[in-house]
Amino acid sequence: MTSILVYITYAIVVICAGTMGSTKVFQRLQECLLWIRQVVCSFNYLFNGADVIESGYVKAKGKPFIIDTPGRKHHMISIKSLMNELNKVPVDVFSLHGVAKDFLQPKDTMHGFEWSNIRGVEGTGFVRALRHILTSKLPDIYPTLCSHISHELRTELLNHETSPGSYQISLYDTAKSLVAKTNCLVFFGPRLASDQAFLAAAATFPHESALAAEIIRFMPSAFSRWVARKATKNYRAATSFRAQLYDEVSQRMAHFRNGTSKHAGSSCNDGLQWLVETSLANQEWDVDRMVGEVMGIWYGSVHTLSIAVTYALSDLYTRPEYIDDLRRELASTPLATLHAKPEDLPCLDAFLKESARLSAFESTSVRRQALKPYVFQSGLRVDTGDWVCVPTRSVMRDPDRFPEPMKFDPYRHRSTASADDTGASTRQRYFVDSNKEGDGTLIWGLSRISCPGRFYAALVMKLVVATFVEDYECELPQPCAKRSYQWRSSIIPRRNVFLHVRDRSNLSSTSSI
Ligand code: HEM
Repeated sequence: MTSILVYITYAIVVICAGTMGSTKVFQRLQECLLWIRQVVCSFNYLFNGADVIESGYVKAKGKPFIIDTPGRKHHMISIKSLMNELNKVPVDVFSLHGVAKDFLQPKDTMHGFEWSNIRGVEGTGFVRALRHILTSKLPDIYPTLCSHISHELRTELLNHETSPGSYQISLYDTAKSLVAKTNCLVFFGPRLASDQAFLAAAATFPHESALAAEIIRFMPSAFSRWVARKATKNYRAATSFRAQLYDEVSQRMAHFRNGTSKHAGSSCNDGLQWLVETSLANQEWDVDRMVGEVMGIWYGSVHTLSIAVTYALSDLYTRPEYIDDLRRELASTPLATLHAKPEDLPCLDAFLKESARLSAFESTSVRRQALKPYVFQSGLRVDTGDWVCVPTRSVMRDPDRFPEPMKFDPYRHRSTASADDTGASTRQRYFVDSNKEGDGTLIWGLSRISCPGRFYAALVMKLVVATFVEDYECELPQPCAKRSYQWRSSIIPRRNVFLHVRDRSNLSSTSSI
């Protein structure tokens, strides 16, 4: 509609200018209208980004296309050759950190913390440590994680009891709280996880920072910082979270350097401690740097995982036909007997993978900011400051890649009993599988930069969904109601999507909600 209006005005101006016979006026007006069109498109992107990208993808038929966003161009690429080239371009040309800095505005939201634009100089060691920790330590923490999630979910429900054994919860708020508490225990240990002031600051920090970063990106710089401060009460959550983290990290680093960390007791057997030990063994970081890196990871891990859990539960209760299969699987393989392996609970694994494919909450991934101009072999030119992105959500809904893409079918990821073309039997594509070549799903990114937290994220999602399925009977009162809204390229859950929950132990085998 807005584009049509712009084109009509454009036509009128062309006619008027033609009648006046003035080429200069005509050129000025033409430039002005092109600028207005760009501004209108950019604003349209803010509120309908996912739809704008989807329609661009469909029109482009595999070719690169441009999305105008406020302040910068996004070049969308989706064919394998371009994705593979993007993946191989040196890190001083395309930057993941440039994108992260734009999203998070760490200079303001994280007390002046600055990542280097060029990822991989020293940060890679930290990511490698994180990947190692969030994979190899999972079997050790699995029993704790299992009982913690069950206990915290119970507490959350009891806070929203409507009658004995019945509860009504906001899906998104519950997921946020559950994920923040779980991540807090795993990252910072039981002492800090039970400190209510720390937990409250840690849980609020990601949302507070996201709000402030949006204000800073969106409003004119003359007063954006002032508004961001007002909106976040002078970055109250970030300041408190950072101060407590700073003390904790200082102590742990000092213990590590003095060789006394092993005497600090069981409270130090957590993600922060493992990161301090593995990272400091390889590089000399000061406390500020360590705290900044941990805050950055905390932000990403809480935000993404809360949304993924919300959509997994909402997919489950809009498609209750899968619940019997999941219950059968859990009855034959109780959670307590598992060891946090990717192949655990294959039915649930396939369900989560399908949920992540069809309910992807980010329309783009593999986002890189150009630190200098670059021309792809195909001739695609990207200027400094522009972004290159893969329109992941559209790619994962493309009929050429996924037959009947809009059909929610977890079994498309399951192993087939028959042999494939080569005669070898095909194995299930697990939820945590990374994508090396640009085929299949792009849930965790692509090749060189695949999410290091995916084993942990997938495990938490399995445990949350399994706990709901095993212990509760649930109903989404309005399964067809709108469950999300768009902001830029994200699809964010609405807080007013509620789930009715009842204890299974209170229900007779024949009763229903
Ligand atoms: C369902 C939840 C999650 C999803 C869908 C997800 C997805 C992704 C994707 C797509 C990327 C690649 C970004 C790109 O190339 O542009 C990524 C990177 C990353 N993720 Fe996740 N993630 C999730 C949870 C987590 C968690 C829980 C953690 C930490 C505990 C984490 C830590 C990271 C880090 C540190 C990177 C950057 C890796 C690097 O620099 O090489 N993520 N994630």
